[in-house]
Amino acid sequence: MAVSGSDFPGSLTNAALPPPRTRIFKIIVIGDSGVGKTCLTYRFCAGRFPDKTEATIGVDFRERLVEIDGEKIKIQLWDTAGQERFRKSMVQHYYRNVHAVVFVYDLTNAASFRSLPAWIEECKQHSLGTEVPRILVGNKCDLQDSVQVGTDVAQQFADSHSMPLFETSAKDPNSQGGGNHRDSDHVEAIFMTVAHKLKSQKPLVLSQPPESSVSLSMGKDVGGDASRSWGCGSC
Ligand SMILES: Nc1nc2c(ncn2[C@@H]2O[C@H](COP(=O)(O)OP(=O)(O)OP(=O)(O)O)[C@@H](O)[C@H]2O)c(=O)[nH]1
Repeated sequence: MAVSGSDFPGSLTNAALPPPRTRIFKIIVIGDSGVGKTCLTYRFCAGRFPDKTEATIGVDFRERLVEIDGEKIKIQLWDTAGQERFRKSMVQHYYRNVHAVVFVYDLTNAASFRSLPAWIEECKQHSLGTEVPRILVGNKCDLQDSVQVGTDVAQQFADSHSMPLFETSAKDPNSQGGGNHRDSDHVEAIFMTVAHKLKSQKPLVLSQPPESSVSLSMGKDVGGDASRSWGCGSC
């Protein structure tokens, strides 16, 4: 006798199948203190410039669900502390299972640009080499009168490290930088570009709580449902 799906409780009808799991792309955002990492990640996840920010302690974690080619994907942005004293106890944790790296400098602050090789080196030391998609973001291009890092020199640096360059502003994401990527909303385009690239590579990591094995305590938050903030308990 044939057994239909509905007659047989153990069978896998469509209704019985678990809902498809959402893939998560973990993207870490690194660079000197004050370059605007918090503002960029907040802009992408909460859709606006934060009213105020404080120095990140440990790492702040924000995420946003997007749909790419019909698939729902969670983009998880790890906004890392730029200040060394707020980083050291957390560094090993946020370099784990990273899918992409966004290096940020402040194009009104030449020192933040000169620090980039050290940030790239830190990634290398945590086994994140050129096989992991990386992009370079020059932030604060709304402050045109204060620019210290020209597009040419930034582009040369990006080319020499095989990274695309974006110049943008977390404050006014429609302002046009001199970089080679122009869009009506740069911040949106930057993170969506990374997500498209990752989707085309089909990484295998599936939905899971962020670093659930790591003991983290709630820290400061700049607000918004899309934003969660974590600091190291010992900081
Ligand atoms: N004009 C302008 N100011 C910005 C922009 N992005 C950030 N800022 C300002 O720069 C300062 C530092 O921004 P944050 O986002 O906190 O910098 P951060 O890189 O997260 O700093 P740490 O947490 O210390 O690593 C704040 O006063 C922001 O308001 C921007 O695009 N344009």
